[in-house]
Formats: sequence, structure tokens, C-alpha cells
Amino acid sequence: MTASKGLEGIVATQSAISSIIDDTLTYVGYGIDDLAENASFEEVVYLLWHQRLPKEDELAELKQQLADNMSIPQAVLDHFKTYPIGDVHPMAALRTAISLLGLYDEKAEDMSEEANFEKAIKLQAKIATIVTAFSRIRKGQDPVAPKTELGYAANFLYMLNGEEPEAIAVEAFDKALVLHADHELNASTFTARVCVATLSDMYSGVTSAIGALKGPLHGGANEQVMKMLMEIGSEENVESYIRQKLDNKEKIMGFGHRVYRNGDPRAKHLRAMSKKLTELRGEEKWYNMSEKIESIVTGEKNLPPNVDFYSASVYHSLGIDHDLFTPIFAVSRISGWTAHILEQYSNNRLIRPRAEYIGPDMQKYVPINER
Ligand SMILES: CC(=O)SCCNC(=O)CCNC(=O)[C@H](O)C(C)(C)COP(=O)(O)OP(=O)(O)OC[C@H]1O[C@@H](n2cnc3c(N)ncnc32)[C@H](O)[C@@H]1OP(=O)(O)O
Ligand SMILES: O=C([O-])CC(=O)C(=O)O
Repeated sequence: MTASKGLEGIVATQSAISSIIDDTLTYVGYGIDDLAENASFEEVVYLLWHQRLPKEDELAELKQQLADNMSIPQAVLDHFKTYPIGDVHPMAALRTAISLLGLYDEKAEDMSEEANFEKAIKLQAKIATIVTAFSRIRKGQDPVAPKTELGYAANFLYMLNGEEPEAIAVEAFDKALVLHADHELNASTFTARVCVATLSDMYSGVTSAIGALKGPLHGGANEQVMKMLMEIGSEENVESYIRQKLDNKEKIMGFGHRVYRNGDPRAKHLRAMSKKLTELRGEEKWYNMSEKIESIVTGEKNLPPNVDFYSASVYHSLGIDHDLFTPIFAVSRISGWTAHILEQYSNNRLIRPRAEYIGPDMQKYVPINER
């Protein structure tokens, strides 16, 4: 038995949800460019869950279900005020809150298909409230209740800021949600599938996935990209900062990918949004710096940017706190996680690979006083 480090190149499951073939990303056979230009996030959620696009009445019903399920138990809101340490990372708070939410769902352990679909809707609806409420509570502000007439993206920004967002912000945020919704067997989705393949419940699967997304080699990279941009501070510092990092063999956050070799097809959409939004806000420097970083890293290492690189300046331009970038990734990706969990349940087998043993040969036990 020979291990593939990081399971590179291993095909671990079959899935009909999304595919990456020859650097082309599709959700259920629809190209990501097509979806980014034309579909709303709610349509994509429906597509991932049902493997077909919704008809008008089906989309209206899903929007209604999401709006109806956005409220969260008071106990979940209250628990945000109980943390013993000050700067709790919102991904840690989110991971805990989703787990806690499971305790307030009387159908949490109901493994029927109907109950699992209901849980997917509840989770997709409530995650927006959890992230925005946590953000407000930690600033000493009251949570804002959703407006049922607003779409998912608009409601998120409304609950975050307490005022209705501009159309351009809603359009950009909705597109970002579409672009992040699913991505084949990425680390967090794989984590979710491994968890529920033991026939554990959906709350456990999503809680595990949030833990995996949090890391800086995965979803956590978008926050690290913004941290790097802030550290660099200005266009003239880009060259020396990046070259020094590369000389020291340090990784540049937001670059590289396990599967894409010729570039992440989502990055160009985020790059265009970053250009537009930073110009609109009169803060072009974030885009200009990003573009300069891209040209150096691509030129020196032949490493193209991934989805996390330009999403940083997009979210920054939308006025979003930097440590909320990864929770926002989760707000979108929960649609993919729940779709994969439903797919895993529908054709389940325990996921249990092997390890190549590299420890010592068989040894004889030595009594403690003889060691
Ligand atoms: C949503 C997402 O999860 S997208 C990914 C988000 N993560 C990041 O942006 C973090 C930065 N990127 C990385 O760490 C990696 O490219 C990963 C984790 C995305 C992919 O990792 P792997 O497929 O394991 O590639 P691995 O880390 O082995 O890199 C291969 C080579 O490219 C180099 N490399 C990869 N990414 C980078 C980077 N961002 N900056 C500099 N060098 C890099 C590695 O140092 C390695 O070089 P070597 O062969 O000389 O040792
Ligand atoms: O697929 C991956 O390995 C990481 C990624 O880009 C994503 O999860 O969107």
C-alpha cells in the first residue's frame, strides 16, 4: 500500500452535483460562467439540492421557505454574549452556533429524506442570521430581523448593516455566493461526507465542514489575502513584499490550487467585480495592488489566483469586516455541503480509507521499570 500525500489524484466518490474537468467548473452540468452571469443564488441552491433548475413557482417557494426559516432560537443569540475571551473568531462562533442550533431542532436526529431536506433549508436560512447577528452582537448592536420581501443576498447585507443595501452591492454579493456554492470534493465537502457517511446527522456534518473550511489553506485564505493587502499597504510596496516572501519560500495566500493547473475559472469574475467595486468606492489601490501581486506570482511561480484572492478586495469594498470573509464563504458553501450530505445519504457507504504504515516493525512490550 502506497499513500498519495493529501489524497492527491484519488477519486473518492461519485457525485452528480458539480464537476471540474479540464479546468472547467460546472454545477449539475451548467458552466460556472453561465451561472455567474445569469443565475441567482437561490436558483443555484435549488439546482444543487434537486439537480435541476427550478421553475418559477418552485423558486418562489424556496425563497419563501428561506425567508420563513431565518429566525434563530434566542438561546443561540444569547450564547454569543457568553464567551469568556474577547476576540472569538467568527468561524469558531459559527461552528459552535451551528452545533448548538442542532439542539433546538426536534428533527435533528430524524433521518428521513423529508426531514433532511427540511434541515438543509433551515441551515441555509439560519446561517445568514447567525453570521450577521454574531457580527452585530460583538459590536454591542442588536441583531436585525430579516425582511421577508428581500432576496437572500440582500437580506444578508441588510441584517449585517441594518440598512437596505444598494443594488450594486446586492448584485456583487449574490454573484459571489453563486461562485462559492459548490466545488466538487474540496476539503470541507469531503469532511462533511466523511462525517455523515457514518450516518451521523446533518448538523454534525455541517459543523465538521465549517471546521475544515476555517483553515487558511482552504476557505480561511480569503481573510489572509486581505491581511496581506493591508500589510503591504500601497502599490509601491508590492514588489519587494512579494519577492521577499517568494525568496523565503513562503506561500502567497490566494494562489495555487490542488485541482486547477491553468487557473481557477471563478477568479476572473471576482477580479472584474473587484475592479468595478474598488473604482466605485474610490479605493482602486486594493485592485491595483492585487493585480500587481497576480502578475508577479504568476510570472515567477506560474501560480494563478484562486477564488479566495479577488474575493478579499470584493468583500472589503462592500464594507465587510475582514474576519467575516470566511463565514461568508460558509454562508454560500453550506448549499453545496447540504447537497453533498443529501447525496451521501441517498447512496451511503462508510468512508474508511487505509493508511500506509511507516512506524517501527513489530516490537515486544517492555515493562515500565525496564525502559
Ligand atoms: C477555496 C480554496 O480552498 S482555494 C485554496 C485556498 N488556499 C490558499 O490560497 C493558500 C495558498 N495556497 C496553497 O497553500 C496551495 O496552493 C493549496 C493548499 C491551495 C494547494 O496545495 P497543494 O496542491 O498541496 O500544492 P502544494 O502546497 O504541494 O504546492 C506545490 C508547489 O507549489 C508551491 N505553491 C503552492 N501554492 C503556493 C502559494 N500560494 N504560494 C507560493 N508557492 C505555492 C508549493 O510551495 C510547492 O512548491 P515546491 O514543489 O517547490 O515545494
Ligand atoms: O476545491 C478545492 O480544493 C478548494 C476550492 O477551490 C473550493 O473549495 O472552492
